[in-house]
Amino acid sequence: MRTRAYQHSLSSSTVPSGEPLLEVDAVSLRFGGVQALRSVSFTVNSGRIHSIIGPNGAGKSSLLNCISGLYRPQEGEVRLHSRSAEDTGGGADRTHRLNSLPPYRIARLGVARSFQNIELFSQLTVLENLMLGRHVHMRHSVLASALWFGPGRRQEIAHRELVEEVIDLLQLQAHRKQPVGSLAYGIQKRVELGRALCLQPALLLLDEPMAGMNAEEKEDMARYILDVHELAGVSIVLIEHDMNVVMDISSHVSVLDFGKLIADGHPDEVKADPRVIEAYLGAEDSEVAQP
Ligand SMILES: Nc1ncnc2c1ncn2[C@@H]1O[C@H](COP(=O)(O)OP(=O)(O)OP(=O)(O)O)[C@@H](O)[C@H]1O
Repeated sequence: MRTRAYQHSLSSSTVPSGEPLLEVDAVSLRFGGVQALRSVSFTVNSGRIHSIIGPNGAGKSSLLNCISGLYRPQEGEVRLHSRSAEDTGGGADRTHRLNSLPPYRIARLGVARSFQNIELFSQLTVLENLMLGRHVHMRHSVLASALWFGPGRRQEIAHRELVEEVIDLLQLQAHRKQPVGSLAYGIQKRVELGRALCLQPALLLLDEPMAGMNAEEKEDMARYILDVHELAGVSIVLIEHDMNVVMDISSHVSVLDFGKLIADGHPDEVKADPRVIEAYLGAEDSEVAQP
């Protein structure tokens, strides 16, 4: 049960809903002889769940890595948009060229991500892992926080308030003090989602958040992703293999095949696209995707 009125905005995007937030523009990426991405272009609009699908090895994780700065594309540009406070009425936006920035600068701009494999500190509690998710926003030293005086103390209290809101949104109250390593897999994935959310993202990148889950855990996770989107207003780029989940919760779907974008649009258009059916869904699986 959710118990609190939320005081903090968990989304830091200043771009009005429906306007371009992220542009992937003619991005190409090679690893030696392997062409992972071939001039991929699409736009993620603010306030959307934008899914990227495609067969194994299609380039989905590589694309996410180009957005978060782990990989540098050889060609093309990735642009993130924001508005300054006085511009939110519709003025000129600010454009950040992510492909020329290191990962920590991209994180500071509000691009948060979760990984395919759980990347949490298993000995630390849920609360401690989530507090670590606040690190990019911490201005005072760990020493000042640890000694619990002055600005360090005030900072800790403010961060703790936000973390408690994330705990409430993702219904992690019962696990707050438990070491992450002792929790069921589905709950650990939820903590990972929480840690990315603690960054107050402008854009949340989720790399197969439901991988390895049973049907019930998947349904729960889909619900939490929808809550993050609908209640907290966070824009999401989602990589997911489960077609039913993707078609149910996405506002927009981009399809990759052998590093090439072969379809891009509303889920209904995409699942009816013959190139998608041929390349990805296959004749028999396409029945699954029908409404
Ligand atoms: N660091 C790397 N070094 C060399 N090749 C890589 C590297 N990362 C990805 N690749 C190659 O790039 C191609 C795309 O891989 P990528 O992991 O992006 O695909 P994917 O769509 O995410 O696949 P999956 O659904 O299996 O996770 C593959 O041929 C892969 O082997």
